[in-house]
Amino acid sequence: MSDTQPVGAQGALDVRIARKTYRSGRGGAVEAVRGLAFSVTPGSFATLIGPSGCGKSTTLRILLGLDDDFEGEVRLPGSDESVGMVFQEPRLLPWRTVEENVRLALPKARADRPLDALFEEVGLAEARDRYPSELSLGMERRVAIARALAVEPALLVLDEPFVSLDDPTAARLRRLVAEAARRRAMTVLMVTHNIREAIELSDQLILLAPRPTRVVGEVTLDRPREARTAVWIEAERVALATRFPATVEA
Ligand SMILES: Nc1ncnc2c1ncn2[C@@H]1O[C@H](COP(=O)(O)OP(=O)(O)OP(=O)(O)O)[C@@H](O)[C@H]1O
Repeated sequence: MSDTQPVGAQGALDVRIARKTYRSGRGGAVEAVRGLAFSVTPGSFATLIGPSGCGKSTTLRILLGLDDDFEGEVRLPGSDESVGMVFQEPRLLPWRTVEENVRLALPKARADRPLDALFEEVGLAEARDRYPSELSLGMERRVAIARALAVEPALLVLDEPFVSLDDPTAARLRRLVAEAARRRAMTVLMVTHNIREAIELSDQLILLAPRPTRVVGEVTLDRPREARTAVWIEAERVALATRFPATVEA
């Protein structure tokens, strides 16, 4: 029972969406989700993988509380306020500096808290006073990651956080996120189309069916991250494509 948990204790992320239907203006309906259920162990890194248009964004919107028109129940690891979100696009305010963009995410009572260690961690110590127009794409993503971590989230949600970056930049940011997750007790839920990056980063893979989406399989990866070589990742990918052909491209 949540009211017997000590303050700050984390529960599992628990998502049960019996049904989510979009209604169109002319009485038509699109069933986006039917019978989707999964749990993520506190402190672990889980990734949702599914074909294009299956209902991943819909699921994220529901668990972030942006859509309450669904049948089902969602339990977050902490309070509703302790969620950090990294979107596909960094969504920075162009007229605010890097530091101001990050501080905007903080609750009023903690708006002045020191962020030196965080800016150091994400590699932005020298860029705090710059404006978004003065940043590379990779640095903009670092700001978005810092903004999500600044609230010290119990749950970090990552929606395709490394798309449209060049390979070396994406690889550096994946290492940054993996390291940030390792240092914290937070639970991470990522959505990605990139099966290799999912295998590289995750403790738990949650594979989704085409629309209306539901979970078709879950895979636990317990190999230490530093031992996840390109060869091993590719072998895992091929095995998953064989087991889940509707979800993972061959
Ligand atoms: N507001 C809406 N009204 C009607 N249908 C919608 C609405 N939003 C999404 N849909 C439909 O619901 C289904 C799931 O959409 P959703 O965006 O959740 O998929 P997704 O898995 O995130 O897609 P992608 O991988 O392309 O980002 C799609 O068929 C989509 O067209």
